[in-house]
Amino acid sequence: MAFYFKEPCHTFNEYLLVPGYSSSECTPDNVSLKTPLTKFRKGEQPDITLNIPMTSSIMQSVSNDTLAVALAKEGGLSFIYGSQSIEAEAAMVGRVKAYKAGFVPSDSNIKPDQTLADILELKKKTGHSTVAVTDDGTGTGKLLGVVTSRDYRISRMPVETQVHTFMTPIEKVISAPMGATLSECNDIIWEKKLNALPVLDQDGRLHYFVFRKDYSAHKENASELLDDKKRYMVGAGINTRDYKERIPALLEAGADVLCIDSSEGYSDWQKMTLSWVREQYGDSVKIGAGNVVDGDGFRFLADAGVDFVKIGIGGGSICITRETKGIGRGQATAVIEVAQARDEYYKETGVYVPICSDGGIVYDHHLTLALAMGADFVMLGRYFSRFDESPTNKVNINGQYMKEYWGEGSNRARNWQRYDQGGAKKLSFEEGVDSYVPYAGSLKDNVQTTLYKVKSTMCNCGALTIRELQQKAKLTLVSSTSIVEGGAHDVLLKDSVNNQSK
Ligand SMILES: NC(=O)C1=CN([C@@H]2O[C@H](COP(=O)(O)OP(=O)(O)OC[C@H]3O[C@@H](n4cnc5c(N)ncnc54)[C@H](O)[C@@H]3O)[C@@H](O)[C@H]2O)C=CC1
Ligand SMILES: O=c1[nH]c(=O)c2[nH+]cn([C@@H]3O[C@H](COP(=O)(O)O)[C@@H](O)[C@H]3O)c2[nH]1
Ligand SMILES: [K+]
Repeated sequence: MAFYFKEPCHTFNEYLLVPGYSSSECTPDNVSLKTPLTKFRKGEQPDITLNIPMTSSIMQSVSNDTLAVALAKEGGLSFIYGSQSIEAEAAMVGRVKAYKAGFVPSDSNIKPDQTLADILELKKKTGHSTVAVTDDGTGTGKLLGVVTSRDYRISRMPVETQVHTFMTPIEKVISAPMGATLSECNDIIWEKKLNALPVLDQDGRLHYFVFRKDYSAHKENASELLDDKKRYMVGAGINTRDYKERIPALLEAGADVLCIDSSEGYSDWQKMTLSWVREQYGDSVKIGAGNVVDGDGFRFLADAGVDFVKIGIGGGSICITRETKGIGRGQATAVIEVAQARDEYYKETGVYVPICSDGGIVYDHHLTLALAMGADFVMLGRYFSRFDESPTNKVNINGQYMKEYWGEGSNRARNWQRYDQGGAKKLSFEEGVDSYVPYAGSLKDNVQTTLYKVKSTMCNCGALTIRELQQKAKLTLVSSTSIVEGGAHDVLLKDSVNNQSK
């Protein structure tokens, strides 16, 4: 006979935290959100600790190098998406590791025999007014000159005018050599009253620009997630097929941690992949796996040598796995049960294997609930897809700005294999949708607001650390009528009244 779970499963929305005693020391400023990413033995420290409990989803529409840098600056970690060629993924990882705050690779570049019309076109495309003139028209070619809006007057010059006739030629361009520090570059910028300073190697090839306006934005952030060489940390998604080729390339590019990306982690494929990693690299390579939704799945992966376990099937905003395949479990119940299994495993073996709640975080307080239920950190897709730094297009729909967001199980995401080396796999049915999400501005502002809310709720529960929250939290299921009570009710919202009268 089939096994039946005794209780129905629940989602985050069905739970509330009941406040505990808060001492006067319990203020948001005193809260630490540091949390383990990788497994550790009792009494030891994990090799990787996150400064905030947030990671970004292994998805094309979420985690590229730009988002990874922005999130590492705040203390979290991105997992670069694996649904692209090995070379392309390794290149993204490489760009995060090579990133130097304040040193910007040039994205507006042109050849000297191109025209003013091309400059105007480029400016429209990139929105940037500093254009590098290089021998090959790329951002890494030999620098021949620079064009800014001070170099041309549209009203006085025919658009056919060639760039080399009006650019500031290299002889007159002030530059810095490779190896100059950000503060040295800023000194030159101030002394010579420049807006942009190109950084060149010995052969005169362009590597970066340093811009005057960026200076204040690049002051150090205390919670940045850095490796021992002060580079931003980054993770990378892998699959259970081409791992023998993909993993070496990702490690070579500098990936700090890997994660097997799949809807279902309780499988021989994942065990084989984990065993291969341990045989090849011992414990020096850090690797997470998933996804699971019960204690059995957790134990299977823990025994197979995983560094962390990811939880969640079908709860994501773009997921339709529960509808198409009928598998999954309410995310809150899944987290609670896996957390119990994690604690039992720790008691038995003395090894603490961190767990990640992946998908289904809709409101900021869901993050706090996930942590209170035992998650060590969370993974978010929709949340990050709304920001400037996500890789997708920002579009205007009926006067409102939106960003695109699509699932890894959607046709749109899986199409890459047709054009790449991933092997032509025909998609028999979709497990994800292609969607829009409301544009929400910069990652930094949003993450800081979210975490301030998390910290103040932790204070309500009398917890100054995530571990303390997990131990002290008092959680209650709510009835459907008390969910109604929790929203604004029995009042007419001014916004809706005003909109109706328009
Ligand atoms: N968290 C969630 O609820 C869900 C997530 N997704 C996302 O969609 C993407 C694709 O997920 P999946 O379809 O689960 O990918 P997957 O690659 O893990 O599995 C696809 C199929 O290939 C099989 N397979 C795996 N390794 C194999 C090997 N070495 N040889 C032969 N067969 C093998 C699996 O058993 C499965 O039937 C991922 O990014 C995943 O995160 C998709 C659905 C649900
Ligand atoms: O059923 C699915 N079909 C898909 O196409 C798909 N793509 C991503 N994911 C999973 O959803 C998580 C992101 O969820 P949120 O947008 O709710 O943060 C991600 O982190 C994944 O775990 C998918 N699940
Ligand atoms: K869903």
